[in-house]
Amino acid sequence: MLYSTTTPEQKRAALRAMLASGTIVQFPGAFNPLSAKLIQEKGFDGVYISGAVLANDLGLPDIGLTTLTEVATRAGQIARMTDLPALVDADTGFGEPMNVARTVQELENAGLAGCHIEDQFNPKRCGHLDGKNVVDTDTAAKRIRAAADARRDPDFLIMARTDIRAVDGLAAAQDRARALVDAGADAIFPEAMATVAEFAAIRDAVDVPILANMTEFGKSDLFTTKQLADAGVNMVIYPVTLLRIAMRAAERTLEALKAEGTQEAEVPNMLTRARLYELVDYEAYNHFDTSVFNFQVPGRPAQSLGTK
Ligand SMILES: C[C@](O)(C(=O)O)[C@H](CC(=O)O)C(=O)O
Ligand SMILES: [Mg+2]
Repeated sequence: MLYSTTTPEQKRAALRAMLASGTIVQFPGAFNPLSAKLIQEKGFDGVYISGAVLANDLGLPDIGLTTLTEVATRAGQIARMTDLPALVDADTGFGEPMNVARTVQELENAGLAGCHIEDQFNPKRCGHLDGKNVVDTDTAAKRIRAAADARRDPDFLIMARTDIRAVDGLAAAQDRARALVDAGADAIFPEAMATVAEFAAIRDAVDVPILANMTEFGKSDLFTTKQLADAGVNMVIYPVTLLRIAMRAAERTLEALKAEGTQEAEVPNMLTRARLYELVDYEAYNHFDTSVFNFQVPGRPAQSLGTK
């Protein structure tokens, strides 16, 4: 009921423990707070909050148009609805090292368990597109150093993302990953790896946990958790998966509604009223006030959600 009672500190400690466990963890991307509840219910380890989804949700492309305030606010709304740790995409950190420091403190305040900061030039773009540019190693390291120094909770995870693989190749990605760990990164996100062997090469280069981005329609095939675990990957994200599937379902339903004049054919594909109420824990609110939970679903007894 209401928000998670697990504190941000507990979630950060849990994230640290799962990354140290040696078992690969899966973080699907939540496109809103309700989907974060679904991710938890289905037994996942954590919630990812994608910069691309945040931007696309606002109708914008993922090119660094969103602001720190927008990202911290939305990420906080998502993080507070789940007991799971949430990792947020902080793009390039929203500015110079001083801005990166403020970003980290705002994300801590918003209850996140960690964030990743990338080494792209501004304006940044999706890591799986061509034509990316990265900053030099010194500039990238300063961003990470500023982030690591700014956190007040030592368990807040600073993950460094490097996009250099697509620009200068795998050896450069290994060097960059080492430099970012030296600058204080707790974990590495090597973006746009082409093969499982490339993840293994990053694993060989650093001792910290590494993340695999299993985004669809990108540069990487969709490797299984088993394949990734065998390559030494610790965490996998599926950043845009739920948004893509939900938006495709919305598109299909609008097409049907337009063509047939009714949504009837799509009703079996919908989350039922009862299931939706279950997800928002409607019944529990009765604890405060019985009059809140006195509705009746037609054909069912009062105060019963039934199964439909
Ligand atoms: C992980 C990512 O940074 C995101 O914002 O979710 C994107 C995902 C995508 O665009 O598919 C990325 O740059 O890979
Ligand atoms: Mg992103």
